[in-house]
Amino acid sequence: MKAAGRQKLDQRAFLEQVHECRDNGYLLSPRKIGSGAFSKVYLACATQERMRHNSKLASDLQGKRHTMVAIKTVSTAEAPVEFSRKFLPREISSLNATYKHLNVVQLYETFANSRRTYLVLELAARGDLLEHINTVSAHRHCPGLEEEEARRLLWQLVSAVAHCHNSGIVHRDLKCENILLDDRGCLKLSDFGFANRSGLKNSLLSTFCGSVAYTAPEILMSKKYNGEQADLWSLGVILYAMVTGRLPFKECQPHRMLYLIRRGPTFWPGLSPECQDLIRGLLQLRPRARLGLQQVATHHWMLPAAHAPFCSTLSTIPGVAGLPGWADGRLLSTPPDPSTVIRCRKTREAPAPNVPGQCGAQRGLRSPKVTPATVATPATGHLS
Ligand SMILES: Nc1ncnc2c1ncn2[C@@H]1O[C@H](COP(=O)(O)OP(=O)(O)OP(=O)(O)O)[C@@H](O)[C@H]1O
Repeated sequence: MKAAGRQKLDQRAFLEQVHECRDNGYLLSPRKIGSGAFSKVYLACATQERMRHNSKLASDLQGKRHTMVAIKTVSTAEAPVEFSRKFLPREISSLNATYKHLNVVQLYETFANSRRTYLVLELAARGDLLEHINTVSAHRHCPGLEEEEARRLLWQLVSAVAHCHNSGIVHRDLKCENILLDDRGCLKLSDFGFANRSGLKNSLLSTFCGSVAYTAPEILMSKKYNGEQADLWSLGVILYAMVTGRLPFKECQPHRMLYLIRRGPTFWPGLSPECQDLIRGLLQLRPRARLGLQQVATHHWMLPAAHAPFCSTLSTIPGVAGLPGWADGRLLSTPPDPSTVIRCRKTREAPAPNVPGQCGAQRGLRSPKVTPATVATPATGHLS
């Protein structure tokens, strides 16, 4: 189709979405803040009328002192049937199951018609963790975040993942691109498109989900896997990416990834031995040998985070509630320190740091999503 024709169709589709959102109490702005395989995410405002009728929305936005939300519009008419019937309902039910945690993006409500499904989400306005790592790296002229900041972010991520696991949900696509930051620098776990119920403890899954760079070796080997242990592997990759600005194992082909994984991660001088120890504890080839969330939260590299000025709860992890800095099962919260949390506004065009071997956005820290279809043939599909 000619570009002009496509543009006209897009404009018409957008206007339809504006009307559909308005009919449901939201003012859709033309500002697109993200897109996925079958979705577009727009900035929007909730009307006062809508807030009066939706208690989730009202209670949360009152605390935030704004009325902005992110609306994810999924074109169910264009998406494959399997996506609309299986993955989208799973994403919605996982978001409902994990409501409500400070570090998990909240789903306020959904509405749908025969062509589209709309997800009204908590807005995380500062982009994703990958952009943040690249921006800070460029700013520091040194790849990766300061360990102190990485520790604070990991603390929140562990809190989010613990909440998901305790709610019976495994994420299965943990990666820097799916970790968003809000306007206070607070971490929000998002994109539950591959999430699933973990079901019975120790029950095994078999679907290959996520991105090769973050995928646990047992999944790359097509073995049945424990979803919680697979999420722990991804946490190790994310921590490595935060503190080094690189991916620990970077290969597109699963069998070559496995070769690198068996050799283990390499570390550059300057990273504390405690941090290296934690990463190694998570990046264990044998799933059962990996540190559990409680062990991560109480690891000696993590302990200063219990005193860190940040808003997070880890109360659901046994043994953590007794840590210093806790009261009534909550980590004492004070506003984030703006000088250290996110120094730079989201800049999509931020240059990758100019360091040899560095994997910035342009150099490959961003990882393509891989599914069974894409493992065999690099392709476009997102379904597993
Ligand atoms: N709540 C939110 N606040 C701000 N931006 C968001 C929010 N949710 C999603 N986005 C942006 O939109 C992009 C796409 O959203 P999301 O990852 O949920 O869609 P997806 O269809 O699952 O994408 P993919 O196909 O990449 O998995 C995200 O990468 C992010 O940049």
